[in-house]
Amino acid sequence: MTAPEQVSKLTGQTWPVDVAGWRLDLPIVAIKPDFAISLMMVIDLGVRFGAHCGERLAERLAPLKPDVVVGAATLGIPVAIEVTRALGLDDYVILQKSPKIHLGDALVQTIQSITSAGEQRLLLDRQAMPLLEGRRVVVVDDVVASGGSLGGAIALCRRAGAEVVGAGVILTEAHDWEEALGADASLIRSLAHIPQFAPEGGVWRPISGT
Ligand SMILES: Nc1ncnc2[nH]cnc12
Repeated sequence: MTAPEQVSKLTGQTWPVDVAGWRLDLPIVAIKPDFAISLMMVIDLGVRFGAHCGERLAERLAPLKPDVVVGAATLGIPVAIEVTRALGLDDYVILQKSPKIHLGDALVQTIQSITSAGEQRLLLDRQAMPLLEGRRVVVVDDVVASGGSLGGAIALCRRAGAEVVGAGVILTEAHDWEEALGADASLIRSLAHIPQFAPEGGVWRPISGT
């Protein structure tokens, strides 16, 4: 089988970000000829970084008195585990993106994402619904950019009867998510912000206002 064409390009540039006291130099990756993001792959940054993010997010989310943490696959999974652990909770709920064998009867929400092409779906296992119904839920993810994934996760939790009391992300990226989430933008707690980038004079520079 032929591999799909690689559309994203490493630019050789990095962007420094202070994630609640943990410095990262993120690679700037062009996802279109005139548009780049600084990519944070939380699964490539080690368990100590994951624990740091979980602890710092838990500090920000604990005052909301959550009963359970919900994370969206794929990169929300380590965040959900670490935030759950740091909050002293046990159960967490993962919203899947691909239909696993046991998810024939899932609650489904359609979403858009900027790092994965086209339309995607979030699926909630109906067997996990009792963990959400009538409970105080925080939704977590690695990055909020368009707000599509997080907004879909919040909507799915509400359809399952949850009270969404907060949302935690390691990074906010640009500001599109504010409009996409509307009033729910105020739920977001984050550890740092990253801009998006456009080419200017042969180098990638932050887009003003992002
Ligand atoms: N900068 C980023 N790093 C990782 N995942 C992302 N999803 C959207 N923006 C992202």
